[in-house]
Amino acid sequence: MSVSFGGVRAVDGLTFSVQEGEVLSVIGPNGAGKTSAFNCITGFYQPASGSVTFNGSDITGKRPAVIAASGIARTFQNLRLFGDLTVLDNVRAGMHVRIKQNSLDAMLHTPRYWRSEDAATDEAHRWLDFVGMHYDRTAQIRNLPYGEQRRVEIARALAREPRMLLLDEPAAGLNHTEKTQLLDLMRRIAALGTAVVLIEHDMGLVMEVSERIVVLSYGKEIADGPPAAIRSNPAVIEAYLGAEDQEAHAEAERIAAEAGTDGIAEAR
Ligand SMILES: Nc1ncnc2c1ncn2[C@@H]1O[C@H](COP(=O)(O)OP(=O)(O)OP(=O)(O)O)[C@@H](O)[C@H]1O
Repeated sequence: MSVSFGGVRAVDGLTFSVQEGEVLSVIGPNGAGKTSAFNCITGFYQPASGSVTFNGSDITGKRPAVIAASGIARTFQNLRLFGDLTVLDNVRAGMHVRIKQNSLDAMLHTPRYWRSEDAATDEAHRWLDFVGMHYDRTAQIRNLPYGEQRRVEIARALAREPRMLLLDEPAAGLNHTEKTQLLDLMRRIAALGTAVVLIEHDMGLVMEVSERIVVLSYGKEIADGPPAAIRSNPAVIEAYLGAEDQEAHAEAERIAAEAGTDGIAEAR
């Protein structure tokens, strides 16, 4: 796919596929086009060219709600939770695209309505257990520590029972322990048979959890392969070194250090 904003080619010929139960990461320096690619897959942007096929169907250009209902869930770089709602209600909100209630039952609050509400609450608790969220679940989400809010966002996405989950920088702002728990969580999500596609700047996490990594630089795909091949790929290190921000340089050092090669010197 390709994505353009005016004259800027944010994504320029990206191709990848991901299988059930696989963890695939999309990495690249800031502005490389990673989030734009996610936005195209989930229907928030229209690709300038190319297509997205999911589970055998062409979903290119479909509305976000239609794509979500087809089995793709995502989290956002900046959390998009309902701050005034409780933890439980945030997760239940994720389920309502799946659970169809009869509007008459809902209006009259019939026994059938309460049974389905109780089932949704039980399920929300199960997903919160799954992501390891053990705070007060009746608290307003805005009063929770940041790391816990991130867990709830993932629980809400999982409550849709997606076949593919897109995570946009889920480790941002997390401490070391929380990152370790996130790593374990992503593996458990993949073990459910869900395809996990991850955008992440934490190279340690990316190298550890991914079966495959796609690298973008200025919108172009410059590499696609298993972590070992990506670590020792001079073009990848060069892309990070070529970026203007210091953070990207630190990431280049990290990739090279993990590879145990002299990749940085080679790229320079
Ligand atoms: N809505 C938009 N309108 C115009 N330009 C945009 C828009 N969204 C992204 N861009 C531009 O497209 C390019 C790719 O941005 P994108 O956010 O996809 O990169 P990214 O790899 O996700 O970056 P980061 O790691 O910083 O999140 C950048 O040049 C950005 O300025």
